[in-house]
Amino acid sequence: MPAGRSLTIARVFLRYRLDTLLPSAERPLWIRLLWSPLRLLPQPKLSRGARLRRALEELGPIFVKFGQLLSTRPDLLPPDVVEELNHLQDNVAPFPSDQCTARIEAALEAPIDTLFAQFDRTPLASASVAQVHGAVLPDGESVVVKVLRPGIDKVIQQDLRLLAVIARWIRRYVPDGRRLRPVEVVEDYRHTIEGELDLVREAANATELKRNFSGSPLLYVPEVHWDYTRETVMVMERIDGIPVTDLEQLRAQNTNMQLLAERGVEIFFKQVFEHNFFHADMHPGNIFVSRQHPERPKYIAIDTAIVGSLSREDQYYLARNLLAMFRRDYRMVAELHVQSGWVRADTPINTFEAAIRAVCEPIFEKPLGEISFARVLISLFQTARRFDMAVQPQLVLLQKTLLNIEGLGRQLYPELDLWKTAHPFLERWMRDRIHPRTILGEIKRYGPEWLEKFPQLPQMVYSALDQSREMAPQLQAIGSALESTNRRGRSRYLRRAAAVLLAVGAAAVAAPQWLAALPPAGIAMAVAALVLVLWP
Ligand SMILES: Nc1ncnc2c1ncn2[C@@H]1O[C@H](COP(=O)(O)OP(=O)(O)OP(=O)(O)O)[C@@H](O)[C@H]1O
Repeated sequence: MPAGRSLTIARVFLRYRLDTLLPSAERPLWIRLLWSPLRLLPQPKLSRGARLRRALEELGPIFVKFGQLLSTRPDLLPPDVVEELNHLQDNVAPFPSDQCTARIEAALEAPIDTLFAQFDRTPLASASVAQVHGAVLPDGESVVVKVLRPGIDKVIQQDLRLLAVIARWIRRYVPDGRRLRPVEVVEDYRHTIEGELDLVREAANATELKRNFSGSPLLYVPEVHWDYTRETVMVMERIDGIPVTDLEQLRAQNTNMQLLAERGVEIFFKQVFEHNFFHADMHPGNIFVSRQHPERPKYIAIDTAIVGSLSREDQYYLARNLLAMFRRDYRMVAELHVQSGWVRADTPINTFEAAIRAVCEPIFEKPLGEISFARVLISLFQTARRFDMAVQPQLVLLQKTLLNIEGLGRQLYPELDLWKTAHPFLERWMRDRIHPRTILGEIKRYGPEWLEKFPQLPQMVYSALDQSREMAPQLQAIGSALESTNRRGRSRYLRRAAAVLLAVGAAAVAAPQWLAALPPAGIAMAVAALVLVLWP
């Protein structure tokens, strides 16, 4: 770990007393001793969330972006901290225009004057990873040029290494640190930010999203100019939309706000279930509304660096889970989690079902229009994590996107009832899955592969049978080994039980008053505990 950077982090950590943010349940003695002098340090008069926000801002853009990602994880952090992280400012000074043009010329191998009829040296926007300039192509088309910051990949790799070390420390040395899943969160961040370092990938995502919505009244995606696109430079059509957060402008042109909010939800479900390809960075800065047809408003999406998709099984289980949840069929929800493999097969269904009910019932007490859909999903995953559900990156992305969409929708139209839009969509999707047309589509899609494999089928069956015959002795050996382990295990338990009973007996003989002082209920409980501990 680079020493200078580590010292900076330590200084900021101490200045904002971030030690007080870590869960303070039983810390090992040596950590308590080591940290005790920290109590002498003054604590800034700021809330815990504000201290974390200031510290991240001081540590620079990569940490700011990390904080922004944390703000989309209300399943891990308390609400006051999430609220404060929502205000993180990604204010980064633009890099000099000479450097910018040099980078464009190097990537596109031509002088800037021949590439563009006009190039605005002052950027339209400047963020931590890239900056965006306006330009005009030789044929007169208005475009924007996105350029990666020079040397940004090195900075990111260095800061990612630091974050990974900090995450491992938290997991190892902070009690309850495991629950925060720091290592997974940093891995998630690595995935996100690395996706932003290759503009060809971003351009490919934009092209796919555009194809998926071609001819649709719901969403427009600007056209990529592939001739002008490389890993560090990307050129695309310039759009002229209203930022979705500019409610005043939207109202001024009489936008149908209810339809706009509902269309946001529709776009989300279409992407997740129909296209299986969703824009996963739907923060308001990346969404605009077309100025045309405000009575039938259409979205415009930019910044397609981060996208997500689900496996066919995940799609299916997610749809069924949502339907079962809103039907309050918690048994089904619990069973679906096991069937999908999200939680282990030996999860006690009854206990799991009761836990889900305890979390969901208070939420469903409210009228449907007031229920936060994203919250329901987050609470569900939170509960499932208590039952050892591993973090599924694709579901985390989905949960974050849904949170953004819902937040945005409610800002546009506070009475938005997400379920009203989502429910028919999911029901239709479930029905369509078994529709002959869909099955025919599947056959068409995978048919050639099956036909290809078909002549090998008899040989495959024969090999499988042959292999199982060859493996018979090994399987038998494993069986007997298990049997003898069981026997050994049983005798070990019996020996342990005898030792404990002997010890208790000896204590009773040596100090009978001790035994007499125990109330009968206490004795019964001790015996029950003993049985439980010793039960093989
Ligand atoms: N096609 C476009 N037409 C018009 N303006 C654009 C276009 N693409 C980007 N911009 C402007 O540039 C800003 C930054 O673009 P973009 O979000 O793609 O960059 P970024 O570096 O990924 O930013 P961030 O990381 O903050 O999301 C946008 O908010 C928008 O104002």
